[in-house]
Amino acid sequence: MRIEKIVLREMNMTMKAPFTTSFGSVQEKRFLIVEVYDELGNCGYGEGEAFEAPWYTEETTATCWHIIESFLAPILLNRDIEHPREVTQFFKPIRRNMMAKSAVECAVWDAYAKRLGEPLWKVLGGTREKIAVGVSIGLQPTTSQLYDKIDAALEDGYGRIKVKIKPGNDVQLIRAIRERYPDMPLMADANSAYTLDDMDTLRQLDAFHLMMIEQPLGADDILNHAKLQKELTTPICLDESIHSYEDVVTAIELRGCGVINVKQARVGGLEEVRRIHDLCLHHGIKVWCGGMLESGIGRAHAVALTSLEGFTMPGDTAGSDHYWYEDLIDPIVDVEGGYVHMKDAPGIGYKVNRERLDKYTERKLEL
Ligand SMILES: O=C(O)CCC(=O)C1=CC=C[C@@H](O)[C@@H]1C(=O)O
Ligand SMILES: [Mg+2]
Repeated sequence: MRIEKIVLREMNMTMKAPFTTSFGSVQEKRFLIVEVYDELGNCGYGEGEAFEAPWYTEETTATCWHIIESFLAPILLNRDIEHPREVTQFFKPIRRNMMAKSAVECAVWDAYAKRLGEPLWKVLGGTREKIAVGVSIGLQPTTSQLYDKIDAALEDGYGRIKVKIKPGNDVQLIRAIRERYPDMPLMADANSAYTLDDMDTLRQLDAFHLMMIEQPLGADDILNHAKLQKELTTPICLDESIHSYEDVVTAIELRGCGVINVKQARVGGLEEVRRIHDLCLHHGIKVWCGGMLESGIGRAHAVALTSLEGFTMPGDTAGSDHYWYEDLIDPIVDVEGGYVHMKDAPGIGYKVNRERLDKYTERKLEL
């Protein structure tokens, strides 16, 4: 397969409601879509999932555009590729910039699967056709608004609820949720808002049989997560700390977590997720698929990944209508009774609606 053209688009879409975490709020989502064309005219799509500001990882929409235009596209253009797994190796000389790499790598996988006439999930080695899905609920202005969101999610069939916590909005909040929903599969995500000085607070969270506590401490701090994990019975789940297979090796060696939230965008693409998935399976570490409030294109890649045998926990791959009035794909990623079903169509399995793609494109570059 020869990559003959790459198109880069900057998109701007507004979410139905703001999504608030310990580090900020997003409603207008500015992100990238990458189109990769092979010599037969197959087009693969990938999503640049970084946010506009560097508060989740160091990357932004603007840095991703720069890295793709100036460094990644030139590596791939007019290059013969046997298999998409090679892309990770081609990109090795470029340090980090995982979200930029992932956008392009995902597009190559989609084009490759379309070329084979196979659904991406099968090309990735997935086996499960029906996947349980959870939902992530941002911080709400009041607890009763949070209850409304939880009720709506449970009514839609979501099988696991993730809520956001931050200092001052933690133990009491989780206690209140637990009293109202005693048996609901529940987890809390702190997005790095705590330090070991908050040990007392974090210890108190152990009382609420949470499935896990996600990323309580600093993004660059696997060592202190290991110290914390020793003090807690609730498994720690790492999100922002994991950028690569090597980070997972470190976390496992240090016993820094019991669970990994993996996102293709954060680790540089689908091949790296697959390696991490295999490693976790080998070591008995649970792994599940997170989300980046992405459009249907990025979501479709995440959904394909969750068909791999180790993704047994519900991920953050909520349906398109949870966030968007309209999506870039047809049909939308649809969650029925808490499950998403794999599609049989080639590639990501969803058709990109070109009219809507153009409607939300604010900048376009053909390389
Ligand atoms: O995409 C989804 O549905 C889940 C979104 C979600 O929880 C997150 C997306 C991006 C950054 C964070 O705020 C958060 C996370 O930490 O997982
Ligand atoms: Mg998280």
